[in-house]
Amino acid sequence: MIPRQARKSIGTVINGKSIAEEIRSRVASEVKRMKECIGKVPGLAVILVGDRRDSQTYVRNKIKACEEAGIKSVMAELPNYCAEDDVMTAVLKFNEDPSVHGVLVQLPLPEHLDEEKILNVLSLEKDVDGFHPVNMGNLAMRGREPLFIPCTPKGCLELLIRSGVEIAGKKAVVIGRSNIVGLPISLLLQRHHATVSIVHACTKNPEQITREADIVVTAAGVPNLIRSSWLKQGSVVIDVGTCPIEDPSSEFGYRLVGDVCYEEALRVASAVTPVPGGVGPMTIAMLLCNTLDSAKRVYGFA
Ligand SMILES: Nc1nc2c(c(=O)[nH]1)N[C@@H](CN(C=O)c1ccc(C(=O)N[C@@H](CCC(=O)O)C(=O)O)cc1)CN2
Ligand SMILES: [Mg+2]
Repeated sequence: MIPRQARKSIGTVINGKSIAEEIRSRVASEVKRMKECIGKVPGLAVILVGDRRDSQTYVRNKIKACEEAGIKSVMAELPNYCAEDDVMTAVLKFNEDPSVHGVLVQLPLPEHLDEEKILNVLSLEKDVDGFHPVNMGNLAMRGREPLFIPCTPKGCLELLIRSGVEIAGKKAVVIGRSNIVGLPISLLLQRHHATVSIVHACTKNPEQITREADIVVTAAGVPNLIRSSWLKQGSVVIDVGTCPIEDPSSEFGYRLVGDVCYEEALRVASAVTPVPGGVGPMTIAMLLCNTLDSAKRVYGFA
C-alpha cells in the first residue's frame, strides 16, 4: 500500500467563489425582472454592533453584494457599549419598514448583549439569516418547513448538490455544534436523508468517526485540525473554518486558513473546498437568495 503522504492528489477543488458569482448574477437578473414587472426591489437591513474588524468587513461585503444585485440595503451601526434596548429598537424599526424584506444582526455581538433575546425580536418573516428560534425549530422538526435556511449551511448544501454529491443514505460527519453552522448543517443533512454524526470538543477519538464518513463538514475554527489520516478515501470535505494566521509574507501580515490540511486532504478526498474561496463566498450569495425569496413572498411574485 502507498503511504498516504506519498499519494498524488486525487481530489477536485470545489470552487465556491465561482459558484457564488453565478448565483449572484442569477439573483441580479431576478431582481431586475421584479423591478420591471412590479416596480419593487428587495430590501435588506443590516445591524452592526461594535467595532470588530472581521464583522465590519463581512457587513461591507454584504452591502456591496446587495448593490451589485440591485437589492436596496440599509444599515444601522451601533457602538460597542450600546444597550440591549438600542439593538432591539433598531430591529423593531426594520421589522416595521415595508421596504425591508430581510433583517439581520451581524454576529457575534459584544459579550454584554444577550444574543438570544435580540434574535427573538426579529420578525420571523424577515429573518433571512434563519437564526430565529422558531425558524431553527422548524428546521429541526419533521413535517415543518423553515421560512429561511441559515446562509452558511445552505451554501454548504448548494456546494454538495452542484458538485453532484449524493447525500441520501451517505454517512456525514459535522464537526462543531454552533447555532449558526454546526447545528443547522447537521439538521439540513438529515433532511436530505444522510446519516449524521456530530463531533465536538468532548468527542473521544474524533478521527475514528470522521474516517467512516462519506461527507465531512467541518466548522471547528481550529487551523489544520483535519489531517489526511482523519479522512476516508474518496470522501467529500467541506471546510467552513476560517482562521487568520500570522504570515509576514502576505500583504496584511496574515492569511486565512481552514480546519483542513488542504493539500493533504486533496490526496485522499474526492473533492475539497478551499479557504478562502470555498464556503465563505456562498454565505453572502445565499443571503441574497433569501432576501430575494422574502421579497417575492411579500409581493406574491413568482
Ligand atoms: N448574522 C450573521 N453573522 C455571521 C454569519 C452569518 O451568516 N450571519 N456568518 C459569519 C460571517 N460571515 C457573514 O456574516 C461571512 C464569513 C466569511 C465570508 C467570506 O466570504 N469569506 C471569504 C474570505 C473573506 C476574507 O478574505 O476576509 C472566504 O472564505 O473566501 C463571508 C461572510 C459569522 N457571522
Ligand atoms: Mg452575550
